[in-house]
Amino acid sequence: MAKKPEIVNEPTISPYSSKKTENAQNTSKVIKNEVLSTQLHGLFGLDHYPNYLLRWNIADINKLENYFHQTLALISKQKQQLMSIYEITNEFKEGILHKFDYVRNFEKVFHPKFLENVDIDIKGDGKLYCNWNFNAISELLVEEIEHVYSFPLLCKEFCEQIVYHGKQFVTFIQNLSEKKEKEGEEKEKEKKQNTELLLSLKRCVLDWMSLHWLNDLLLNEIVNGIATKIYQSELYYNCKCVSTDPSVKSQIRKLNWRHGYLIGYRSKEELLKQQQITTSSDNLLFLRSELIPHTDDSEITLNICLTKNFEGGKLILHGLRNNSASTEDIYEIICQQGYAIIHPGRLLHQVTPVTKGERIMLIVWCRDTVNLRNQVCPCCWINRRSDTNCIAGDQWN
Ligand SMILES: O=C(O)CCC(=O)C(=O)O
Ligand SMILES: [Fe+2]
Repeated sequence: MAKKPEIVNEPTISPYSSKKTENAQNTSKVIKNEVLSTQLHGLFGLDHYPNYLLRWNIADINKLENYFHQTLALISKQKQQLMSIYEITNEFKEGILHKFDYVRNFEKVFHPKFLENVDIDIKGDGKLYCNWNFNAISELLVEEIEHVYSFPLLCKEFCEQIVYHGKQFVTFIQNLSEKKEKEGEEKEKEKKQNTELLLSLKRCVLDWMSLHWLNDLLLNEIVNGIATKIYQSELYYNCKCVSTDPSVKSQIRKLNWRHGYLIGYRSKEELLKQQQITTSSDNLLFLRSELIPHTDDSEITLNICLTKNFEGGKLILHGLRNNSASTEDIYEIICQQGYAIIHPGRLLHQVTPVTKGERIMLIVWCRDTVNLRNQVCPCCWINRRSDTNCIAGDQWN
């Protein structure tokens, strides 16, 4: 006898609600995936086919509309938070690098070995360009393991200036958060909430510290200079959904999105002491002693070590995700002040516990939202898949 189909009631929990019971969490995960997949399919269909939604039924269109309303509300909320963060951080004037004229003073930025090997041009447009010719790449870059290179980048004095600037920044934020909000003043309350949000992020974002210029310099002249020469295969990404059209492949790809920040480490013992004594106001730069294995939200990551004389805090590399042959391998890098490591974001990596001293790194995640992510279907990108089972087919059709 045929089995009666089970009737499953549709759960009604909002995917974005933060108040979920434990039992609701799994269900909510399923719904969240459904929200995402419905939105992706909706967007894709609307973009590709005329009158696409005429194929849907009204209930599903209502669902799609509702999901986008929720997402739009989330976008607006986070944009508002970011704007308030800028309002707060624009008042930060104590740092020393806001208006640094790096074009005229580039010798004070780069490592002497970098300057020996990379020609720097200041063109008629007043901008600085690094010439990554064959000699520069082969003389400067050391291949640590496949896909990972190290090289001297910033001089010692400049590293120290960035650290000083970062410490001034967190002190500024900390002082703000300690200021008592004036009773009943909505604006003050909001400012206080956003200062707390800033503190909870555990990262000092370069743009918020008025170091946009450094973020841009590192993306345009360092990461792109190197990536276009040595990461061609990484930028096409080994996914069956990437176009096989040779004219697409021959385009030179440039990464166009960057997220640069400082991340600081101290030993567990120091962190404990830090919690008890609140007088040292640069504490906020040091909120961790290690970092668990992860991959980055980036195509290519640049990681520059700004401090010296710390112990522990080795960068451990496990190999590329989706490459079963290499995930077991472990390679250790001892980070040196002024030296950068460049690696694909999908390389699994972690940081071992710092046991002594201060370890502060400048990290830049770089992405390509124009070329690569335009070629990879969202489901493959999000799931980092490289197999042939993509529901969108071999090509993102
Ligand atoms: O601190 C480091 O060396 C690595 C930091 C890192 O992997 C990250 O911020 O994504
Ligand atoms: Fe990372």
